[in-house]
Amino acid sequence: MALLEVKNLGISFGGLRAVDEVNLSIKKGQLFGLIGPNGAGKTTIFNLLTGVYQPTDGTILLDGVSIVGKSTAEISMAGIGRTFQNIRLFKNMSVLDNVKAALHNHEKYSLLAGIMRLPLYYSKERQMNKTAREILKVFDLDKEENYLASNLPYGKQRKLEIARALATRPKLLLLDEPAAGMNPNETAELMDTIRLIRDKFDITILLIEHDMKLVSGICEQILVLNFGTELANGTPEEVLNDPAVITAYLGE
Ligand SMILES: Nc1ncnc2c1ncn2[C@@H]1O[C@H](COP(=O)(O)OP(=O)(O)OP(=O)(O)O)[C@@H](O)[C@H]1O
Repeated sequence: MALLEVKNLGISFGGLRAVDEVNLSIKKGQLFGLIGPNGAGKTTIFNLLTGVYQPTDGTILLDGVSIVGKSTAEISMAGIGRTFQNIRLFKNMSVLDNVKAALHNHEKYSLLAGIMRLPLYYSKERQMNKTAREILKVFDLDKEENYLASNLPYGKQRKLEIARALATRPKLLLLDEPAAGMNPNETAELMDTIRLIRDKFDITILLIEHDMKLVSGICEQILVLNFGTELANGTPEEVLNDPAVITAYLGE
């Protein structure tokens, strides 16, 4: 069974059909790419998968269970984590606290335990510090744990965003243009990190990306969208050699 199974997904905004009859089947552990020209509907699909928008048509199953109609918080708890095109860190909080804030959302101890600083609170806090540091280490951000997020260079802020998404312990991680604004060295490093996350944490990844080198370098399967509909779906080689894709996407 696929981890994510999307059938005939659609949404309209007024008269605009932003996503139309999109199908997506992502296996556990797969690295899947979603590409297409500006305005093709890529971010809208992320918003549909995370409950920001509710589809007008279609079904979305995560691990065989429907997530249509659920809130963003419920979907996060169900196992879909995401990053955004524009970085959304807590800029005035430390690097460590940014990751801990994401962990907190998934931790369960009573408000009373927190306010009264009960022993349970301290043991959870200790555990959270340990987990947050382990995650930062994966991203090579452990030495900067006390820096303010806003003081990190851009490439590291992008990595911290992914670290925060990972802290919600997703089964499926959605990355919206993770390499946007990165230089070639940062992009190459990011590719290694994305592969590492998949391998080390056994996480399935769906990413939107304009950087073709990144997409074809790490994705096993790619869905190409154009005007909200599927243009092609296959391996990077199949998709990037598809004449319809070359015409629509590369403008040739
Ligand atoms: N909330 C909304 N209300 C109205 N139209 C919207 C809304 N969200 C997205 N759209 C429209 O839906 C279409 C798809 O937008 P979307 O942002 O998903 O494209 P995209 O493929 O992610 O583009 P880009 O690569 O530029 O980020 C666009 O025409 C956009 O203007």
